[in-house]
Amino acid sequence: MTPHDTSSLLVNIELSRKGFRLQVDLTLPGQGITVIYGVSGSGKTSLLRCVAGLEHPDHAKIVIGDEVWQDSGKQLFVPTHKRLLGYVFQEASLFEHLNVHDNLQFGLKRRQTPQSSSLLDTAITLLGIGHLLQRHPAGLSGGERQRVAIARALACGPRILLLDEPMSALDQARRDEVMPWLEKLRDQLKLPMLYVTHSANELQRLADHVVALEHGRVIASGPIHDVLGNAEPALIAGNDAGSVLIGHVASLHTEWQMARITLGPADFWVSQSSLTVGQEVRLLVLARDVSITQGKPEHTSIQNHLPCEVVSVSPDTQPSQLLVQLRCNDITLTARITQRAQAMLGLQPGQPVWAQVKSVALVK
Ligand SMILES: Nc1ncnc2c1ncn2[C@@H]1O[C@H](COP(=O)(O)OP(=O)(O)OP(=O)(O)O)[C@@H](O)[C@H]1O
Repeated sequence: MTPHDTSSLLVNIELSRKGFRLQVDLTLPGQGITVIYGVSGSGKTSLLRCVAGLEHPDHAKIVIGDEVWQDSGKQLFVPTHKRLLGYVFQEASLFEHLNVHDNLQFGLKRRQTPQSSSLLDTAITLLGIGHLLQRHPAGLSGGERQRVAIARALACGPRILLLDEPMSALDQARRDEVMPWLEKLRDQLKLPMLYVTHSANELQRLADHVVALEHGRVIASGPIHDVLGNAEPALIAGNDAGSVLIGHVASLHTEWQMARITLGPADFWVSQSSLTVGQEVRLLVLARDVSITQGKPEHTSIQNHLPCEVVSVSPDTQPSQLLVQLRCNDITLTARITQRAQAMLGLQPGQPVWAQVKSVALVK
């Protein structure tokens, strides 16, 4: 959708406020979703606002592909209205007196180019909102409003899309409805997106790349499958703890409605109905679905077993639980076990064990 060069993004910012300092120096991929992840107050929105030119940091260098938006060393500051970006907020700020079509057109007024109408058509198709064009915002669900807001942000042909917790105002059913559209954007657009969230599920499902912030500092940055496996302590604890793994469909078994996914050293079996052999897939293995045995599991209904080595044992958010990081070649899994199980197994770093994976979710 974009003809621009956005081979990579450089985001170098130092922003000081009373009691808060944001300090980041990042080189990010020029396409796909980079999730900015962290608890409330860690600086996620401030980072997005700096990229948009809505803040005046003490120091900043922001380069989007071949375009320098800010370089305080050279006194260069491109104002927000000249930065070709799309910004999606928590709540879609649509004009209630205009229908969807006119809301989309209004967004284009300032940035009319010869390509505008085809960009708008593409955005309408991508977000599946063609049938909503004559409706007014009051007649849309929260999820539909957000899809319109995203289409409006895309219609100007931005070099980058900034999304600030776009699903946080939606209930779970609406989030489930919007999620596939966001996955589609990620997979079809050659456009970098910075996506702010504190939701572990959105991180696991949407991120290609992760930047984890804590007190304004980057505590982890890298591809999702690296960061969710290697952060110490685990970036996500509690019920949502888990690994994201990238594999390929090795074979389909229609008699069982299952597919065998290969990840190099290991195979996983997943329930499936619409995969093709060779396809790349993203698997989410939640720590609560991984158990540990000292010998090779036999006579078990669980289909996925792999030999691993214990990397670390660390506390979880619940005092009765522990998180055990396991490695099998370059695959990292996390198992969530009870303190009582650890007292019986006495797991130590370096110890060989078997991981049993009860359930694997396909998230792509
Ligand atoms: N306009 C402002 N003036 C002064 N301080 C601010 C302003 N906006 C944010 N802050 C402070 O800067 C810090 C980072 O805020 P920021 O909104 O970037 O965090 P966040 O991670 O996006 O949080 P949330 O998830 O709650 O939106 C916080 O301590 C916040 O109180």
